[in-house]
Amino acid sequence: MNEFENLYLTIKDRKQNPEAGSYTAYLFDKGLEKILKKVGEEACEVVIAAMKDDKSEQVNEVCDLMYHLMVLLAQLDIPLADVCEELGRRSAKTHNLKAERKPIEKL
Ligand SMILES: N=c1c2ncn([C@@H]3O[C@H](COP(=O)(O)OP(=O)(O)OP(=O)(O)O)[C@@H](O)[C@H]3O)c2ncn1[C@@H]1O[C@H](COP(=O)(O)O)[C@@H](O)[C@H]1O
Repeated sequence: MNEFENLYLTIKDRKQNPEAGSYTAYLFDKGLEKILKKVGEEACEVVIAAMKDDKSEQVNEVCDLMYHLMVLLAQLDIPLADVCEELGRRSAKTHNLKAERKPIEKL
């Protein structure tokens, strides 16, 4: 299991079994509007960090955004696997298109 799957499982568990002191449980308690606000804020913070010359800050901000996006997925009851499958479909499509194009390019 990779870090994304692991984190998503923890997030889903916090939704089903809220723990006192858990920030994730706090977000689910506040609801969709709060989660959307956080996703927007964190996306802006990624943009701001990307304009600075600090890789560590950039990685930290991307992690914050990814975490909040996963909270949003859980709030919407979208399995992480659905996102992975869609990415896989896009990737397969791209590779198939490239494979189809190759013989034409060789002519
Ligand atoms: N990956 C994260 C993670 N990334 C960011 N954050 C929290 O996101 C918040 C972002 O900071 P901000 O200053 O923008 O927000 P804030 O002022 O604290 O909160 P608001 O008042 O804006 O709601 C911080 O409180 C961080 O702790 C996270 N909180 C939890 N996790 C993971 O989620 C899992 C469950 O953790 P708990 O929710 O603590 O049980 C664990 O694996 C954690 O590592």
